[in-house]
Amino acid sequence: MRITLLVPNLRATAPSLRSYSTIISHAGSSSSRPATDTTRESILEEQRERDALFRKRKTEWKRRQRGETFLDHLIVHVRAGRGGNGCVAFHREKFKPYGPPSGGNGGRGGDVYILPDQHLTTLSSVPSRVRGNAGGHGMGTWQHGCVGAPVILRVPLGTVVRELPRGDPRRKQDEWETEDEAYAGLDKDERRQRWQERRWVHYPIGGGAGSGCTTRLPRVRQFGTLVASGGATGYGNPHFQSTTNPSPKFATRGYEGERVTLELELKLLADVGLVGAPNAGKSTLLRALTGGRARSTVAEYAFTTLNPVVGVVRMTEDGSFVVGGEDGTIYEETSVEEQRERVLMKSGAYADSPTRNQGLRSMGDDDERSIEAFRFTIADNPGLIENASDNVGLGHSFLRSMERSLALVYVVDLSGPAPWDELYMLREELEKYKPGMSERARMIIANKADLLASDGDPEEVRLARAKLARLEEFVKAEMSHDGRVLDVVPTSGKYSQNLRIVVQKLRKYVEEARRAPQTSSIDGTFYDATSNVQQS
Ligand SMILES: Nc1nc2c(ncn2[C@@H]2O[C@H](COP(=O)(O)OP(=O)(O)OP(=O)(O)O)[C@@H](O)[C@H]2O)c(=O)[nH]1
Ligand SMILES: [Mg+2]
Repeated sequence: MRITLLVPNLRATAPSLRSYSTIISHAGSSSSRPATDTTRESILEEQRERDALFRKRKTEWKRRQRGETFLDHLIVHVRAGRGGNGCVAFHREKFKPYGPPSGGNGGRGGDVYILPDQHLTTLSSVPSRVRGNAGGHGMGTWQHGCVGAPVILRVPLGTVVRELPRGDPRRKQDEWETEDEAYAGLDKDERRQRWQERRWVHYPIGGGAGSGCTTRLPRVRQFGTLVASGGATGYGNPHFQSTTNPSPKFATRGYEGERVTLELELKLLADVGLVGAPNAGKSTLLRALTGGRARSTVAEYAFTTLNPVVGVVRMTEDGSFVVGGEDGTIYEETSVEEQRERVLMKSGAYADSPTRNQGLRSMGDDDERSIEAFRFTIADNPGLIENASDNVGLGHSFLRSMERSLALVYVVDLSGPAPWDELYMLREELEKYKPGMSERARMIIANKADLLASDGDPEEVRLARAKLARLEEFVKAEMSHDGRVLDVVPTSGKYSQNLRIVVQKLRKYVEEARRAPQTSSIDGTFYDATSNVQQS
C-alpha cells in the first residue's frame, strides 16, 4: 500500500486569490467599453465566490495557530492506480520457432477505499493527495501483471464525504477531461493517431483490430467505501488473435485510474454542544463536568479555545458525576493532567479510560457513588461573536461540529452587563449558520454566578436575583420553541456550583433525544449507520 502525500502550497495560492479579485474589480471599473449588466453581474458573482473562498482559508489559518493540529475540513485529490499494459510476445521453444502469441495481460490498477476509524479524532492524518498503486505489466509466456494493492484512506467517525461537482474551482480534472485537454487544438487525423498511440502497445498498422477494447469505460460511481476504482487492464497480444490475424503484434495499454476530488468534512458526534460568547466559561464548564479530564485550555483572554474539544461526562448511580464535585474544587488547567490526557488521546484510549470515580473504586473504595450509570459526550466550542458569519472572530466554520449534537446549551456570563443581549446574539448567529439550528437548544447556563453578591451583601443578593429573573423573563418571552421554554440554570463552573442539576437535566435531554426516532439526516443526505460515513 502506498499513499503519496504532497502538501499544497497555501502561501502561494492565498495571495493570488486576492490579487485576482483586485484585477477583476479594476477590469470592471476602468474598462473603456461599458460592460453590460449581465457581464458585470457575473464578474461580481465570481469575485464574491473567490472572496468567500479566501476568507474561508483565512479562518482555517487562524484556527491552525498555536500549533493546533485539529482539522475538520479537507479537500483530497484521489487518483486510483493505473492498469498495467498488455504484452506483445511469441512463444519460443526447441523445434518450435514460430509459437503462438504469448503476451500476458496487465494487472488492474489499485482501488482507493475510505474507511472510518474510531481511533482518529481529526482529519490531519489524511493526505491531501492520494495515488493508487499501478497494476503490473503483462509479460511473456502468458504471465499476467499483478493487481495493484488497494489504498485505504482512514478517516475519523462522523466524516462527511462528498465528491466535488464539475465547475467547482477546487476540483481537479478527471481522467477523461485530461485526455480531452491533451487533444485540444489537434485536427481529426492527428487526434485519432494520438488516441491510438495512447491505447496501443505497438500501434497496429491500419488500426481497427480489436478496437472494441479501446472504447471508453462507462463511469460507474459505486457507493460504499470504494471512492475511486483502479484503471482497467491492457490486453496482451493473444487477446487479438483471430483466424484472419493468427499472430497479432500489438497489445493495449492499461487505462488510467479514476480521478475524483473529495471534500471531507468532520462533524464531531457529541450528544451536547456548548455555545457561548468568548470568555463565558465554556471550557471551564467542560473541565468541571468531566472532572478535569477533557483537555480544553482555560484562560482569561477571549478566543482561548480555537477548535472544538469533546469530553465524556460519566454519571454515577447517585446522580453525581465526579467525586468531590460540590466540595468547592477549582478547575484550572494543570500541565500534568494535560500531558496525561494527550497521551491517552493519541492512543485512542481516552473515552474508555477510568473516571476518577472508577479510579477510586479500583483502590478499594466500594462506595455506591462510584458505579457509573450513564455516559454522554459534551463538546466545547470556540467563542461565537456577533457577525461571525462575515468571518469576524473565528467565523462560523467550527459550528459544523455542533450540527450533529442532540442538544445545544447556551452558556452566558451572568456577571456581564446584559446577558440577555448575549443570548439573543448567540441565537441569531446559530440561525445565520443554519436556519432552524437554534431549535435544538434546550438550556441556558448562566455561568459565573459566584461573581454576583460574592460578599453576601443583601442588597447585592437582591440585585443578582433580579438580574436572573430578568434573564428568565427574556427567555420566556423570546426564546421558546413550540411552547417549550428553555431551562435557565445559574452555575459557577470554576467552583463547580449547581452543576449536579445541569448534568441531571442534560441526561434527561440526551435520553429523550436518543429515544426519539433517528432521522439522522443532514442537508437531506443519508448516513450509513454502520460505517458512519455519510453518502450524498
Ligand atoms: N469567577 C468565575 N470565573 C470563571 C467561571 N468560569 C470561568 N471563569 C473564568 O473565566 C475565564 C474564561 O474562561 P474559559 O473557560 O476559558 O472561557 P471560554 O468560554 O472557554 O472562552 P473562549 O475559549 O475564549 O471562548 C477564565 O479566567 C476562567 O477562570 C466561573 O464560574 N466563575
Ligand atoms: Mg474556551
